[in-house]
Amino acid sequence: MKLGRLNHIGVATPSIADSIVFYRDVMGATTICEPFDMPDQGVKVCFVDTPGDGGTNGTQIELIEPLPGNASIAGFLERNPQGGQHHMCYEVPDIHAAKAEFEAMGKRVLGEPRIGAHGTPIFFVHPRDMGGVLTEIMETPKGDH
Ligand SMILES: CC[C@H](C(=O)O)C(=O)SCCNC(=O)CCNC(=O)[C@H](O)C(C)(C)COP(=O)(O)OP(=O)(O)OC[C@H]1O[C@@H](n2cnc3c(N)ncnc32)[C@H](O)[C@@H]1OP(=O)(O)O
Ligand SMILES: [Co+2]
Repeated sequence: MKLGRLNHIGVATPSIADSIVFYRDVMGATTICEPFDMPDQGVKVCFVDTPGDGGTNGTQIELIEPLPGNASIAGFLERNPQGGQHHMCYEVPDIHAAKAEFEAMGKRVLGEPRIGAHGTPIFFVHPRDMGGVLTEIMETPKGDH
């Protein structure tokens, strides 16, 4: 595996609206996208940009709030009612090659690649196989290579 760009840090929250106020007023975030629902993934999503070197090439905080009926984040929020750091997402050039590599290393890939919040294929690797970190792997958007 070749470590790729940290695309985002997933942060689960019981309320994206409250988290937006926090990232704007406490953290001074200036670029916060309009929240949007991803019903097939059972989440409401909102990206908060973080500046990188010279204000560009930063990463993002991906705020995720469970939509009614979502089990996975609801379970996390039962254990962590205030929310918290949920997953880390790294980019790869080829999602299928990456999936085969993780499986060859005996890591539990959770489900088949599906379209994530950036519109490219993603999959997750079980936290128990990743040092306790739920890890999302995302194919780099075309043109971003
Ligand atoms: C819209 C897509 C968007 C994007 O970026 O494109 C997203 O990122 S959506 C993010 C939400 N979707 C997912 O997280 C899908 C993958 N997650 C899962 O399949 C589950 O959350 C799973 C299997 C990781 C955990 O399932 P569950 O919450 O039901 O808890 P379990 O009791 O089964 O947990 C087993 C074990 O793992 C520990 N755990 C659970 N969640 C996390 C976490 N976020 N980070 C670290 N560890 C986690 C949990 O404590 C259990 O530990 P154990 O010691 O075995 O008790
Ligand atoms: Co994510």
